[in-house]
Amino acid sequence: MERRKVKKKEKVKETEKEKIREKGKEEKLKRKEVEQKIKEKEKEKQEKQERRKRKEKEEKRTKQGKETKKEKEQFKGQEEEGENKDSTLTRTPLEPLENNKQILVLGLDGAGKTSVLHSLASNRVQHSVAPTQGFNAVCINTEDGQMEFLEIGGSEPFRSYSETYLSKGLLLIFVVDSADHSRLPEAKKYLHQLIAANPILPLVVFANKQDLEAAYHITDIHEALALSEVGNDRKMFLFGTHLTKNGSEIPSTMQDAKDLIAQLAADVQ
Ligand SMILES: Nc1nc2c(ncn2[C@@H]2O[C@H](COP(=O)(O)OP(=O)(O)OP(=O)(O)O)[C@@H](O)[C@H]2O)c(=O)[nH]1
Ligand SMILES: [Mg+2]
Repeated sequence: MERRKVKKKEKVKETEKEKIREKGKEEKLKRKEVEQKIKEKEKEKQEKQERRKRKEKEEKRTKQGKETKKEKEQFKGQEEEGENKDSTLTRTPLEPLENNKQILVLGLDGAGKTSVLHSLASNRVQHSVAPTQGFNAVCINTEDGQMEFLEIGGSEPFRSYSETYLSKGLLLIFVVDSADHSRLPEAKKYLHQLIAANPILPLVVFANKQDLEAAYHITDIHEALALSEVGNDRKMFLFGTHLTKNGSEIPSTMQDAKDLIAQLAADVQ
């Protein structure tokens, strides 16, 4: 009787042990499954990260490509100016200098912007021999320091850059070919677009090429460009200018204009 009881007890123990072993196996399996799932998730996460990195790299490359193209276009302009030996004082800035606000020199192509700028820089008449392909930056020394001028080529593709620079400009110099009657309406339209984009920027207009027989007098230029509509809140000046023989001293009106620009720039800064 006793022995049967002991045997029964042992059997129960054995069954319990087996159950525990089974349970252990099940838990081991479950653990493995969980571990497997964690591994899979980590793999997925890594793949996602790699995909993101690849995408970021690609975007960076595309952006750099675009910028390089833009820079190349600008530098192409600079090189062409250089080839024409007109670039001793020129640079091609991608951004305005941080502490030096720029004096913008704008106007239609062929108006004489580069010629005026280089002549103002050297005080000698210096005719430009090639259109500006992009930007042309010129530093001019004055008694009180330096003025940084930025010409933007007047050809159609470059004009669109002007508005970006207007907000950072110190003054606006607008050069117009006084003898090019047929393009005066276009010049007027461009000028009024520019001044509409910045309502306070002081304006200096150069009615250039006054030496040409066909040139309009400054009073006619005033009318043709509708300068009376420029507004009372803005300082506005109009000079009749001309550049004749290369190497000769700049005319007194150009010198006066230079002094006034230096004064205006000092007042605004
Ligand atoms: N007769 C005469 N010709 C001038 C005068 N100023 C400039 N020119 C000539 O006009 C032409 C165009 O001059 P640029 O200085 O290149 O004109 P720009 O406004 O810089 O033109 P883009 O760079 O194309 O916007 C050149 O052949 C100059 O020699 C001037 O006062 N009188
Ligand atoms: Mg030019």
